[in-house]
Amino acid sequence: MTSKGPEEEHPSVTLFRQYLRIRTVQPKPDYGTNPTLSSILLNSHTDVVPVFKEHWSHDPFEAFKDSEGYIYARGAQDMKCVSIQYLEAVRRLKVEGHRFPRTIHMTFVPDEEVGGHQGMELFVQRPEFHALRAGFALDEGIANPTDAFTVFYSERSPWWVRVTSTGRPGHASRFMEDTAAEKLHKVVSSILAFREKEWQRLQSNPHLKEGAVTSVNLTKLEGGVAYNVVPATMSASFDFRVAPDVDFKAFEEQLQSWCQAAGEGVTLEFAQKWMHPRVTPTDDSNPWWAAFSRVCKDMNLTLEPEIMPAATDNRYIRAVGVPALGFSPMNRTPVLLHDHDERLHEAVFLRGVDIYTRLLPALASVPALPSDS
Ligand SMILES: CSCC[C@H](NC=O)C(=O)O
Ligand SMILES: [Zn+2]
Ligand SMILES: [Zn+2]
Repeated sequence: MTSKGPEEEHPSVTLFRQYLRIRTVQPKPDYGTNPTLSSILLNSHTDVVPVFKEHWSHDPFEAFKDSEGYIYARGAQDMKCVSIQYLEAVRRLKVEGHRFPRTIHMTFVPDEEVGGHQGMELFVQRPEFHALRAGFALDEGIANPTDAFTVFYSERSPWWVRVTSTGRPGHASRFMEDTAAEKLHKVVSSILAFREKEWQRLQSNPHLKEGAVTSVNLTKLEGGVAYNVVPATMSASFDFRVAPDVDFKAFEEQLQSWCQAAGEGVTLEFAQKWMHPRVTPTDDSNPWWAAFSRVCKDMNLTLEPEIMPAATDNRYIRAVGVPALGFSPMNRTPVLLHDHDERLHEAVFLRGVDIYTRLLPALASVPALPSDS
């Protein structure tokens, strides 16, 4: 069987031959040009949140592109765009024959949208993760409707709290005292008053961004069996997002004291309680930041550094000591993650590939650091 000329070669065969040319020979496999240096980790999650199909203009899993160039799909912003941008940037750099001192790893992980407990939370504890020797990581950010790009250097900590109130049951025609409902109402009022205070603090200070204050929402109310039976138990569930500068011990004591102040038999339990907030420095003391921000400056990109209001896998990466930024290069894009009609313009997507194509060489060429040895 004769082989075809290179111009006719099947792309899979070309890819196979490129891979064979990389000298990954043990005991010193050539993963990067200087494997003694720590690596760059490009992380993305592969799962997406559910859809309410009836609220979408197009099938959310068809990736319909309209006449203007907007691509509609669940995951268009969060965060399948970024996964492909990483791959395309790395592909471009490989095709152009670039080599860098630091190895670039890409991880595509499951379960971020449900907390990463079966995904990144476990992975960072595995020997396979430590073998990557990550010195710096990139993970997801959020779109920015203006000309600027948001970059996240920390995250709020999710605390999911269920308050359970117990009290006297009885006939609902009577003026019962010490009921579960009235004590639960007191706790709900205390927590919603705190919410209002944080909201006002955010509103009144233009320098504060959403991630810098603590948010809370009442997300579930449970209890009761019949209109005319006063229940012995009722509960309320809250999704707190605690700002990284909060004194966690004092905050937990505050929650406990709101429960105690409501009366006897009011307790709280945590369904989720992240206790390891980390801040990746955004000044030139951090060489990774210096490289990242330098490229953005050279490309005339305006950066808005912020604290991520939600929780991403970056919290696990930072917690094991790897500095990390949350960055999804989407400017001039409405924030539609988890929303109906999530979409991304193809030009923004392609510009993102250009941005990573500039960022990765800079990050993978950061000179040896004390932490590398
Ligand atoms: C707190 S675990 C759930 C993680 C989820 N992450 C993305 O939306 C979030 O609600 O922030
Ligand atoms: Zn995401
Ligand atoms: Zn998400």
